[in-house]
Amino acid sequence: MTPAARLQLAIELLDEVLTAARTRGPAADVLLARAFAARRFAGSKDRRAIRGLVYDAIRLCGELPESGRAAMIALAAARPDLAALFDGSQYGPPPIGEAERPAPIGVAPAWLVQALEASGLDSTECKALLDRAPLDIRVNLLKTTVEAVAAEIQGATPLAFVPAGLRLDTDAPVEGTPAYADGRFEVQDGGSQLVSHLAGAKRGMAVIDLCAGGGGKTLALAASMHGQGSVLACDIDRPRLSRLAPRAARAGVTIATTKLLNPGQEQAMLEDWRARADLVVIDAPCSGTGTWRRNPEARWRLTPQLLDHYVATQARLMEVGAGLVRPGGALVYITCSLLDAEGAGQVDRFLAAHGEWNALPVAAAIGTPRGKGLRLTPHRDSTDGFFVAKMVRQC
Ligand SMILES: C[S@@+](CC[C@H](N)C(=O)[O-])C[C@H]1O[C@@H](n2cnc3c(N)ncnc32)[C@H](O)[C@@H]1O
Repeated sequence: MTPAARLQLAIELLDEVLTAARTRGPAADVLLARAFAARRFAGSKDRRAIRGLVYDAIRLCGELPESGRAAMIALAAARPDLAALFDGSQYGPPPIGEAERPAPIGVAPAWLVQALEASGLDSTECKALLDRAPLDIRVNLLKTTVEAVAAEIQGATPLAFVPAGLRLDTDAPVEGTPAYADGRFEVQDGGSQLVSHLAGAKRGMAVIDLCAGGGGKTLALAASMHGQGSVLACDIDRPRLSRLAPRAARAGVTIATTKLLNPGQEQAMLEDWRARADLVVIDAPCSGTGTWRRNPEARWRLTPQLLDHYVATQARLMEVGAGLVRPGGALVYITCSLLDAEGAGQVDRFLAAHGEWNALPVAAAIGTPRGKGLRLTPHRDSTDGFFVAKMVRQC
């Protein structure tokens, strides 16, 4: 494909991404994968270039742009090489008209920027939410050592703040490597590894991972437990939860079982576990403001109503999770959001309503205290954004 043809296709795909964001359709990476599968004429270099253009334009526009072309014109404003490709050539985009306006650039929709600032993030922190994320892996200590995997993967540097993390100097997919096929590592952001580690799961514990999704943290918890004890991985999303069993098999994790929950019936469906777990981890559904580096279009999909819905669900899941913890046991609350309403605020509200619970200090080599918990941010900590708090039940 010519550079101009790549640009035109990027504009068309961006239009699909915008429509999906408006209509709650598929995520950008799903749309791109589908689009490339249907356009075999786009080779791997074309795909890489087009993907780069689409994501650069998504990152640049804080508000949902009116069209893919307006977003790409905004990107071209700072890139003369790109502007020159609006040349009207065959398969390329028509020249930019005098009346055409670029989409406004910015970090996020205004209401969200305000909410982030009110949660203590300055403009540098906010901008860094849209940086490119590094590729981190968690070495599976159930099967191997950090040194062995580091020796096998070129350009892997240990992450000092977690026991089994490596940062790779590439963003090339690593899922095709023999070490991955053997379950010797998982792809997992360093921040996600750290909050899993801070949960403090130990050998022999009975642990409930209440919002396990595809099991990223379940597997990390099982590794912390040296494969001894039990982890009950719950979720309401069947397709996500079904990804856990094959991952666990590959990782040699034998202590995890899954339980599919019905929304609103979590408490009744977990009645057998009432006041029995040593540790309940709630990696709660949230706005994902801390993961915009990987899903920058997520900021166009969030609305104040959706945020309220997340906040209400988180509060309800904390009640459900707390009921499962034995006296003396712990509740760990995690979100990949940097909004206080979903982090420090939730914990304050919970503790104010439950005198029998206390917050424990959460200390790590990175992160900043926030309320009764710890916050990780892309700018300060070079991880995805997270909030984590640990609470212990006195009686
Ligand atoms: C942040 S994601 C979990 C990610 C996962 N722990 C990991 O490390 O890969 C939040 C999860 O909460 C789940 N969820 C949403 N509502 C829930 C509910 N009422 N009960 C249990 N899980 C719920 C979602 O389906 C989603 O998988």
